Amino acid sequence: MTVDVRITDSSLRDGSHAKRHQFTAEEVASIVAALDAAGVPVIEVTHGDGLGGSSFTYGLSRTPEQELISVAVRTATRAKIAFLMLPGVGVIDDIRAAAGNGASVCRIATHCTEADIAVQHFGLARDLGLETVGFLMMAHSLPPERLAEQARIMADAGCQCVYVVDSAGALVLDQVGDRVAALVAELGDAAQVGFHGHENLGLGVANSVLAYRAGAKQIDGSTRRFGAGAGNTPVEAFVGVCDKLGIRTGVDFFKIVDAAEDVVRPAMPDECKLDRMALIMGYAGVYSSFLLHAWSLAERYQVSGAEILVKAGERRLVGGQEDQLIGIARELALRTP
Ligand SMILES: CC[C@H](O)CC(=O)C(=O)O
Ligand SMILES: [Mn+2]
Repeated sequence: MTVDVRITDSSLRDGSHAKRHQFTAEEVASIVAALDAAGVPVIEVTHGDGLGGSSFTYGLSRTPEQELISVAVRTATRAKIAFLMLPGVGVIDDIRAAAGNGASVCRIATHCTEADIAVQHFGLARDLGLETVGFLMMAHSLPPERLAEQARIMADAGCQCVYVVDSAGALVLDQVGDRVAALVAELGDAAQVGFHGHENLGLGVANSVLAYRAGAKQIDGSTRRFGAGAGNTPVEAFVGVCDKLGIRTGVDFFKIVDAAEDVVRPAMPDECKLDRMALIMGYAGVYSSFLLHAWSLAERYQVSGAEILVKAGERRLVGGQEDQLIGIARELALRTP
């Protein structure tokens, strides 16, 4: 079927943050089956922090992610299974293992100023016959033209679609459109452009529509917003909005609405909420996956989780610097009489 925009569902990867990486094989099988039946074309399955993310720092997985990838590949009848990896968290052999287990879309994520650390990973992925996607994370922290330079590095390395990744849910409307347009102008036919949104300021769907209008060909979301922070662009709402705007996604609205309610929600520990902590993350530009780390530290050190996040925003922490949240919590505790 011809589509105008290709949706990737990230519930089983970004949602892993919200579930503290506790997915079971049964949950993955039932969610993949429901999304696949609804016509979702790409489903991402990995530890929240990507291949190799299962660790004391990021959170230990309940089930090895390569096992979850295998289950997803065996379950899907039409959907492609994607995986994410952050160079340095995972290693190159993890990509080989995921490819060996049948995943077909390799997504490599770097902080938005560090695209060059992904060069060998795109090369290997293309050699293995995988489709390649690049993630420029924390995209709010670079202006459009500088983000486009980083996208060019990824495309030259063999990346077929570079994503503007709004990791903090901090981008607002035209700020998404401007960044996507800059990448489209820079990359031309060399690579597509995608957008990955978070709901921390409540703009996931609107931002995704503006990304599409600026030329994005791939959009991420998570069914029932099952993702870090306030979650991702809700796939079911985005599909409904696209139907009304005449944008073809190939996803059946009624089937994805049922999947959200009957299959995905039961696997979620809680709704992904647009509450104080999530709003502060969007406002202060904090990495969405810091949310549960900040919660735990606030409890352990008896300090305000909101203050931890504000300080993380001031220090412009990037993904991978989760341990610096501990330092912030300790400083706040020392200051508390
Ligand atoms: C740790 C990887 C991160 O969760 C990727 C992502 O989804 C984002 O930056 O939003
Ligand atoms: Mn995300």
